[in-house]
Amino acid sequence: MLEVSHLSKKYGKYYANHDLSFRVSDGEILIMMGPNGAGKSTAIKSIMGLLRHEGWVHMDGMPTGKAEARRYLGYVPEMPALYPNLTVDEHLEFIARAYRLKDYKAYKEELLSRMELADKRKKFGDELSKGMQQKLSICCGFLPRPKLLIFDEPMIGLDPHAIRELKKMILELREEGKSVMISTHIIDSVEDLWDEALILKQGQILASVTRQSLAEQNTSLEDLYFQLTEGKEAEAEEARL
Ligand SMILES: Nc1ncnc2c1ncn2[C@@H]1O[C@H](COP(=O)(O)OP(=O)(O)OP(=O)(O)O)[C@@H](O)[C@H]1O
Repeated sequence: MLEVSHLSKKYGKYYANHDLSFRVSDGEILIMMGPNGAGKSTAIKSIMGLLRHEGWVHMDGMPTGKAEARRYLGYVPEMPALYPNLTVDEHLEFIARAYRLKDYKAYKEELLSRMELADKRKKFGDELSKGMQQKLSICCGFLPRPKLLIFDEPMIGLDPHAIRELKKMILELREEGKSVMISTHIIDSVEDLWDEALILKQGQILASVTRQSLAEQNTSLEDLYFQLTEGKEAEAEEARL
């Protein structure tokens, strides 16, 4: 389980994240939504232990900045960070060595095949199209089988086959009891995936809802999002912030 408690991150005097607290349980998919600049990527980077921040973030009780916890975490960033001089295959072998994976070859082949990269394995990082880079970045995130996998805008640039496959793969993670966190603007792309949703604006959590609580309120996530970020409630919230 991921536990985020009173997470704040300041750039100069500006709070990119202000007092965020939430959990992602085992076998749960949490989505994080919010307008541009709401603080989603900053929160993800803090959770991954990549930024200094206030508050604490624990994965199964361990601070996520510690090396022991990092091997439980996987991250598929918004911009794929690939090595131009490594091939597709070498990227995955590099991950396998870094995480000291055993018996990973069959899973590697499965991932390459599901992301339709098997015939691209000899291509170098800088020879891949944008979508292929994103697919490889996804394979790299899945390969170590992390307990928590975080995606920052994962569907952008993917073709319809890869979007469908990725959704299946995310649902499989949930079935295996893994935790998943997805940051996105495209509500449609995660509509059939999420268990819990956070709506962020100006670095703060405006709402935290479960699929069930939303169904009980008889509203959709999209309607709630616009109410909170653009409607009268948003104006009241602006005045409060
Ligand atoms: N390195 C940085 N230095 C200064 N300010 C930053 C830095 N990175 C982000 N910010 C600011 O922090 C705020 C939150 O940015 P962040 O990238 O987390 O938003 P986001 O919700 O991921 O946005 P988007 O949807 O556009 O990707 C923004 O106001 C941004 O300008």
